[in-house]
Amino acid sequence: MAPLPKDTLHFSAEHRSFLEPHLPPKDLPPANNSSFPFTTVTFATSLDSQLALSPGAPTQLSGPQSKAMTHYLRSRYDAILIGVGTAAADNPSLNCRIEGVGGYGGEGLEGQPRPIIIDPAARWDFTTNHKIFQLARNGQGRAPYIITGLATPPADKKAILDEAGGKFITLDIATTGINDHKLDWKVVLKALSAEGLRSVMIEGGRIVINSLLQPEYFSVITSVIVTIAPTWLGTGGVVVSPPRRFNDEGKPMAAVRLDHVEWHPFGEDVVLCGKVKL
Ligand SMILES: NC(=O)C1=CN([C@@H]2O[C@H](COP(=O)(O)OP(=O)(O)OC[C@H]3O[C@@H](n4cnc5c(N)ncnc54)[C@H](O)[C@@H]3O)[C@@H](O)[C@H]2O)C=CC1
Ligand SMILES: Nc1nc(O)c(N)c(N[C@@H]2O[C@H](COP(=O)(O)O)[C@@H](O)[C@H]2O)n1
Repeated sequence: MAPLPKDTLHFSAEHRSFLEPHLPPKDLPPANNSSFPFTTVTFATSLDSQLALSPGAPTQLSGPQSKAMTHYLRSRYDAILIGVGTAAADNPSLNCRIEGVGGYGGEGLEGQPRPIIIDPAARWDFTTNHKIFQLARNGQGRAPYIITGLATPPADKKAILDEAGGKFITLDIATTGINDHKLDWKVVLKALSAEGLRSVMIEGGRIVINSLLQPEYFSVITSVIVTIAPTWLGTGGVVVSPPRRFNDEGKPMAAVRLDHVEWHPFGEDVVLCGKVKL
């Protein structure tokens, strides 16, 4: 057997059972054009609800155990979704590095999620040297699907995607103005189902999560899994804080609350699992 890559991760069976009620069942039926995928919002946050020190500064929040947990999660989903802000800032791998998945001791690309990048105006300036394409070439990950609003995405980028086995998916989503974050998540999620993707973990960043944690999308979020790291990043970071809601009398109320909540310590971090309270 070929030696495992040096960055292979391990995650114990004992911890897997804690997560099971919050993960897609192993026998999920095939996706179809009218279904929504099993959708989990999952990210790592600081004690001051921040994802990173600044939008351009990749910030390691998860410790080794919760990082391994995130990679185990990646093995359990058909797709992993981020916004273009994260793709541009982090040059992420978006693969799964748990022992036993494809490229890490397993067959083919088994257990490798499909990366999905939300990029309405096709502004992600990638080349074949970006990690995600190197991993796809090495058989250690899948090439991305990029969701855009452009009917004709740039030909040079399309060629890179085609060669790697990825593609642009054009949807009827707003592309006007960098601050217009009105994309309809139900349209995006249905498009993933139409691609045969039965489950998706949504990792971030801030704009993705804050736009998704709004009442019109509560019914399509199946579970939430948040890693909380014991650190305050301080002012000026990338904050998760969905828009404030108001009750019938116009008084402020909580934006989102979770129920069916469970907590689990992983090393110095704690992982919170729950469902959005409808
Ligand atoms: N700690 C963690 O678990 C994670 C941290 N991050 C961090 O988050 C930061 C990036 O966050 P952001 O700058 O907020 O970028 P982002 O990843 O949320 O992408 C934002 C861009 O995606 C598109 N987009 C996303 N949602 C949209 C919507 N509802 N409607 C229309 N377009 C939409 C837009 O083009 C927007 O400019 C990075 O620093 C990254 O390291 C990202 C993921 C996970
Ligand atoms: N779970 C988690 N913990 C952190 O501390 C993080 N910074 C992130 N970030 C997310 O993971 C991506 C980078 O990891 P890979 O290169 O794909 O292994 C990054 O882009 C964020 O989506 N996550």
